[in-house]
Formats: sequence, structure tokens, C-alpha cells
Amino acid sequence: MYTANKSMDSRAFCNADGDFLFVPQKGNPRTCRFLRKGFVKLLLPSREHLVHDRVRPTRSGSSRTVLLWKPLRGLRIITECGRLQISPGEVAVVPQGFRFAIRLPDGPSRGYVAEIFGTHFQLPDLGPIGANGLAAPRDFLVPAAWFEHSPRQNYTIVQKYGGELFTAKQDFSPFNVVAWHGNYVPYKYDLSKFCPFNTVLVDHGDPSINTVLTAPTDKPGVALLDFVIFPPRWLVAEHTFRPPYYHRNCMSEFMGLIYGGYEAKAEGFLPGGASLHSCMTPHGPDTKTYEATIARGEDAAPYKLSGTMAFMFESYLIPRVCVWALESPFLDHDYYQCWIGLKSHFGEPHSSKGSGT
Ligand SMILES: O=C(O)Cc1cc(O)ccc1O
Ligand SMILES: [Fe+2]
Repeated sequence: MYTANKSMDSRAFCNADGDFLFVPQKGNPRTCRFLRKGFVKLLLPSREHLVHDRVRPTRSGSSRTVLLWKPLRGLRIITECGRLQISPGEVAVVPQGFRFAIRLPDGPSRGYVAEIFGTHFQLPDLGPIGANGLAAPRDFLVPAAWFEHSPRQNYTIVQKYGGELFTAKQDFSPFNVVAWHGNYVPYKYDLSKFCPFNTVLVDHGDPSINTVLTAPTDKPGVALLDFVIFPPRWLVAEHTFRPPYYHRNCMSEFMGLIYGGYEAKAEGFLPGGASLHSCMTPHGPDTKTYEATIARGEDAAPYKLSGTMAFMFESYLIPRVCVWALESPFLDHDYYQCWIGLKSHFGEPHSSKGSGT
């Protein structure tokens, strides 16, 4: 997880070890007001970026809708191939070996980063889904060539190699590539473009159905890293406990929340926070979510989860939690409390005479 309050100036980073996946969660909110909905639509990739949507009284006594748009700018990533601007709700991949600098055009930023070694991200096989669905290749955007011309004194390149950081000085900008072609390149993706699939009758599908990008291993079914999202979608399953099931997983699950709430946690899991359920650690919805779901009963109508974007980094490798995280004052020592009070809603088995069951 990162926080940043200063742009990289005369400084670039290069990861010789692996690829980075950036998931910005928050930038400096700038509130803009537009009274004409049509205008807003032109500017916004999706409604999910509308943080507030309120009805305000006007002087004449009638009320009108005021849309408050918070663009929540995230990061400007300058790479040797050009520049990528990513806001919360978008993600970017900078593959191994690219030099890049991060600028904060709108002030401090915070978010999540995953690093993978030994392979690269790719789209998951769609299997029986066929040709179309989930993340479409056309929505992955690559930068246009951009370069800095003027000489730069004392430019520092920080190179991560074998887990250590090395620095080198040079008197020119590394962003001096005037044109490029090829397919090994940084890219970005807007998560609101994702086309989610979900059960339309019964049962709860595995979250792997919402894999945006995967870094596969040579063992089918387990990934070095799956980047999975939990986007806005309809829940319609009948005779089904619709939230995530209670489970243990052979992979480890690191989850973050970009905005909104997460369907399995009524309390405690906030945007910008994270949870880690290591391999084989049992987990599932908190007591409040469980009780609310049971109370809705068997005949719950179709229901839309909206205004939310959670994600999971899921890996077959066992993550080691660093000292910084373990000693963080923000560590939730009481996390287990979210399951206190879970109780069975099963009744006594019906005794029907002579049935023997
Ligand atoms: O644990 C979690 O909240 C993530 C998750 C979501 C889901 O819908 C099914 C399985 C799963 O691990
Ligand atoms: Fe899980």
C-alpha cells in the first residue's frame, strides 16, 4: 500500500525484478458542480465516478438535482513510452524494466501496488464465456510517445534489482524516446469498462469469474497473482446465500476497497483499507451481513450492488507481512470481532414418524 505527497522530480524508478500493478484509491478530491446532467455525461466515463448525487432546493422553492463530481485524480505515470494519467477506478501496469516517474498533479495520492516476478499479466482465458466478456482488449490503453528535450542536471535513476535499490546519476531525462512501436508497453485500464458475469439462477460463483488480469503459473487453477474486482452488479440468485460463502482458500487473498462498501463487510472495511486472509484461514461475511441476508429470506428480489469497487490480489504464494504492517497503528487487532455472534439458523431436524431419516 502506498501514500505519496510529493511528485518525483528529476528522479525515475526502474523495477528490474518484476512488473508493477498500480491501483490508486484516492487523490485530492476537487469538487466540481454541473447543473446540466448532459454536460456531466460527456466528461465522465461512468456514473460510478459521481460521488454525490443530491437534490437541492432552489430559490424558487422547487428542487433540482445537483451532481457533485469528484474526479479524485490519482497519478500521472511518466514512462519511456509516454504518459498515463490514472484516477481511482483505473489501474495501470508498468512492466519490468521500464523507467518511470510518478507525478501528483492534484496533490497527495494513496492506493495499492502489486509486484509480480517471473511472468507478466495477461487476460484470463474466457473458457465457455467465449469471445466477449470481462475485460476487453480494446479497453487497455497505451501511452502515445512523449519526450523531454531539455538537458537535466543530476537526474537520478533508482533501480530495483534483486530486491535492493541502486542509484545512478545522469545529465539527461530518461524520457527521451520520441517514438516507439511494439507490444511490451505500460498500459492502463478503466475498471468501469469491465463486463461482469454472475450467476443468473442459483449458487454463488467463484470470484475468479471477475478476473481482470492474471499472472499464471504452470499449474492450472492457481495463479501467481489474479487481479479480481467486485464491481457494481445485479445479485439475482434464488435459494442462495448471495454474499460470499464462508470458506478457506488454497490461495491467499489480499483485498482492498477503492470506493463504496464491500458486500461481505457491513462494518470496518473502509475505502483505502485492506484485509489479508492467508491461505487456509477461514473467513466470510461479518455477522451483520449474515443476519441481514438471512432476514431478507429466501424470496429476496433481485438487488443491485452499486457505487462500489472492491478488489482482490489473490496468489498461490504465501505472503509475508512486513514489520511496517504488523506494527502499524492502523492494524485492526479486533478484526475477528466481525464474526462474533454468528449463530446457526438451522432448526431441529423434523422428526417424521417411520421415515428413518
Ligand atoms: O473472501 C472474500 O470476500 C472474497 C471472495 C468473494 C466471493 O464472492 C467468493 C469468495 C471469496 O474469497
Ligand atoms: Fe475469500
